[in-house]
Amino acid sequence: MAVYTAVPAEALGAFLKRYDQGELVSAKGIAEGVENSNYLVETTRGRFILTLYEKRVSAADLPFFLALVDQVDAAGVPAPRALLDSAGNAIGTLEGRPACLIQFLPGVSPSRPTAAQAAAAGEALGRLHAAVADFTPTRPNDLGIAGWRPLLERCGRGIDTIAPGLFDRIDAALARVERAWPHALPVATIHADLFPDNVLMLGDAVTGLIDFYFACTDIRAYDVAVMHSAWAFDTEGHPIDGVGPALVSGYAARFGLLAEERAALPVLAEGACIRFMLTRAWDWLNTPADALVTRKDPLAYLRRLEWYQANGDAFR
Ligand SMILES: Nc1ncnc2c1ncn2[C@@H]1O[C@H](COP(=O)(O)OP(=O)(O)O)[C@@H](O)[C@H]1O
Ligand SMILES: N[C@@H](CCOP(=O)(O)O)C(=O)O
Repeated sequence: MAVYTAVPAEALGAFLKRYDQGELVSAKGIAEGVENSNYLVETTRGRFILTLYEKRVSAADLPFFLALVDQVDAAGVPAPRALLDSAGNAIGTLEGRPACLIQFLPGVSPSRPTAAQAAAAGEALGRLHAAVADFTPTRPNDLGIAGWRPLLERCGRGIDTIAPGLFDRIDAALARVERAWPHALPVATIHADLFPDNVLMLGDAVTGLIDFYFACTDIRAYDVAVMHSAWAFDTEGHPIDGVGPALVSGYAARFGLLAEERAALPVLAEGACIRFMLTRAWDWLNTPADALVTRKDPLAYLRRLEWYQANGDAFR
């Protein structure tokens, strides 16, 4: 459960009074997610998501994320907008944290995606990229390739408590990725975390893209690689039949994929594996004991990394 900040009913009731959205009926901490505190809130007017921004999300970046979601949703790709309070503000403060009241979107995240769902999700990423092609604000990717080595160093040799020799394995993989990184590929606004748990679906239809809090300006095809690394494998790290190719085809059919982007997908995917392994490892070693959160397994990404290293021709 991702609840780092407990919100007393009285404080939530007072917070809600700033919005014209009725009276508080119920509030429940949401089990999924690891970054922010999320509550499902019911009022006499409807159902909402309350998000309190924690750890990796800087309050200074919130206007970028909220403007991006507004543009994506306005373009017809369903994304949850933050509501404005009666003073016209989208960002408030609750229990000392920046907080937003957000539209609830229907749908559930696939736990083991099918090829048809992956195709629809890849197509949705293509629609997202089309929707933000003229989005002018920029945000550097602080969890991009330039940030991976400093993060590995911050984890330090303590990372070997997760698996013996892990530091050296990541170090070697990162050196290889740094040498081969395709810096010249087109750059755009990307989601950067479009895992299955950030895509809401009903059947094979995408009903919402959520969790834009790692969105940034970086290599566009890196978004495809992040998705591939998150969608195309089961929990043991074995590829799920047909899912990876369906995802890439869905994206390419909607947005297009340059030959040089496709050729770079293996190294971009290796980079994605390093990124998620490192942030998961950091969280594994540093999550507060009293946080209601299920830490994610860093080694799930070591297995994927090894798969990409051994199957560099998988995207041809
Ligand atoms: N706008 C929304 N509509 C419906 N459910 C949502 C919405 N936002 C978040 N959720 C639910 O809350 C969970 C955690 O949200 P998420 O944004 O992924 O958390 P985190 O910011 O910690 O990564 C999601 O997996 C989803 O179940
Ligand atoms: N998707 C990342 C970390 C963020 O997870 P989320 O569930 O909070 O979106 C991972 O799986 O490591």
